[in-house]
Amino acid sequence: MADGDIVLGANQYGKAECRLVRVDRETPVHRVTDLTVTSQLRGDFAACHTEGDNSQVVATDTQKNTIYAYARDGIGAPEDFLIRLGRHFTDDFPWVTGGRWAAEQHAWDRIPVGGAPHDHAFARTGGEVRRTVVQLDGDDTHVVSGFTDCTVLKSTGSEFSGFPRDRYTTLAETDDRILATSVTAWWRYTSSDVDYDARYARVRDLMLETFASVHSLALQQTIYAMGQAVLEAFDDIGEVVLSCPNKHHFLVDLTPFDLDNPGEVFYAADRPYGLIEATVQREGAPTAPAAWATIAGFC
Ligand SMILES: O=c1[nH]c(=O)c2[nH]c(=O)[nH]c2[nH]1
Repeated sequence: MADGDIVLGANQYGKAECRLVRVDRETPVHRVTDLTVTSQLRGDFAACHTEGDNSQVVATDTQKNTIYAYARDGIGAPEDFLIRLGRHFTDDFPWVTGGRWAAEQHAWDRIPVGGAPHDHAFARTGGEVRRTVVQLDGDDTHVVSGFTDCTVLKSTGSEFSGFPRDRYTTLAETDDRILATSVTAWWRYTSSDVDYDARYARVRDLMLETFASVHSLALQQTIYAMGQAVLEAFDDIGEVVLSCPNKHHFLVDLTPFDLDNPGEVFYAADRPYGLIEATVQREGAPTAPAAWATIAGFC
């Protein structure tokens, strides 16, 4: 027998994954911004859920249209675009107290023609996606940015040894292995006075430089170093969260063919994979669980 009244709990709604491409064409050298944008509103929508009263429901179709209309004025950094969008909804509809706006940015590179990058022809490269999630809650603004599916590999400079051995341990210790992963990284800004485009590029590059230059004793050590480098470089980043599959590369035994294999031929396994995740943060600094609450898949 249930006790107590049934009431509406946390809710949000909006239009998911609006595909938006904007071409900046002020000069013959065009610029393409390719985003997938999700808008979700939070606030007082109880009457709609309990009574079907839509008088406060800003239609998801309207949210979609607003995304495209706002893009007419230019997009700029996705973080800035989402903050503008969010403020529009919270300023213009008094019962909208906040929300969540997310963007994925798909990169296009100019096609080189005759050795020069083309003005208006582009190729979609790599699987890496820049992402950002902006949440407004009353006067609070949370901006969490990052990237996913950035696949990196070191062909040496990685070892793994010293781990405990029990009756189930078969893994050999190694002082030279391939280290490969697909980096998912997110970081939380603690200031809103940020050049988000420039900062994104620097954080991403710093993470990859660290991956490349740290001699790895474990993927755990590598991802900690990546987060640490970012926090040391940028005061206005509060936390870094990394999720990295260990894409195992197993040395193939070529002895049945009377061949040696001095670290040259590998079987690239796709599963299972080690999954190494960590948050790197500043000791004693406030964390912001609400900023991370809607980013899936982290410890
Ligand atoms: O960098 C690694 N970390 C681990 O925790 C681990 N476990 C394992 O089997 N291989 C590896 N590699």
